[in-house]
Amino acid sequence: LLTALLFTSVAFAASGRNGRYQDKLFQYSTINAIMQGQYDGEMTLQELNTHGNMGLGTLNGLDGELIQLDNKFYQVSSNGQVKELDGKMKTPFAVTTKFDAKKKVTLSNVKDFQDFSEKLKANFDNKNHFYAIKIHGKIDYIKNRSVPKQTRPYPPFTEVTPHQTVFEDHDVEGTIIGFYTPNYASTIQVPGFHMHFLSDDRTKGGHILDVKFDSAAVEIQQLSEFDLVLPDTEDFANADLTKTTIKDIEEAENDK
Ligand SMILES: C[C@@H](O)[C@](C)(O)C(=O)O
Ligand SMILES: [Zn+2]
Repeated sequence: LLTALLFTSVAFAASGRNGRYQDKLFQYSTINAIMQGQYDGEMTLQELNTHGNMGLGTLNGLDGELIQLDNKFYQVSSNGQVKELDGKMKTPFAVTTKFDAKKKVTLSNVKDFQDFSEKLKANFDNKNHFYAIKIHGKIDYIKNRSVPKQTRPYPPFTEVTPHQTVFEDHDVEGTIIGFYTPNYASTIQVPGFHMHFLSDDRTKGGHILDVKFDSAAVEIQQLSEFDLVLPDTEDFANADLTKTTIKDIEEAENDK
């Protein structure tokens, strides 16, 4: 049965330089839908790949953490296993962009996630736009999490994160992929930074809870166009997405 996917494209387009749209953020579903247990989507990874080459999210059933790097998809399961994925798999929530950094800066003496966020934001030219960031290098300390696959009836995300698995690694070479969301869009995406990690040897990764490094080159892309595609599922249609609070999102997405 061909599942028609209703593309409700809402383009928050702000004109960029010379009035042209700058680079585009593509997102499938919303973080408040994840918070409300909307863990099954219709978007395949191969479809997602047509909208960007670098991104993050999860898989249907909330089956671990998803990282998209150079048009390839990787899953970090809650048991720590990392594997490359088939494009036919589906996601209930993901963001991606055709990464094309316009700015490169070096960040030094990053003490923790908060310090990392502040140092990154100090390099943003427009605090009300969205951003994609990418860092490749040796990370002195990184704390990631992954979440266990859920079975129906799905619990809300706040009941999942107490069962997340946390991984701590030191001196690991890899890539940090992150997206910045201004607070005004807090129920659409995680307010502030939402970042995932994948090691070069493809054995470690996840949703970043904490990070520390001496010095690393950060590539920054300002995103002033946002294409949001909403699921056309009965569950999504009937979900009460207003129950999500910013406090719940911040608790579920940040270090405890
Ligand atoms: C699987 C989740 O941990 C997700 C989507 O990465 C997030 O909400 O951060
Ligand atoms: Zn995440």
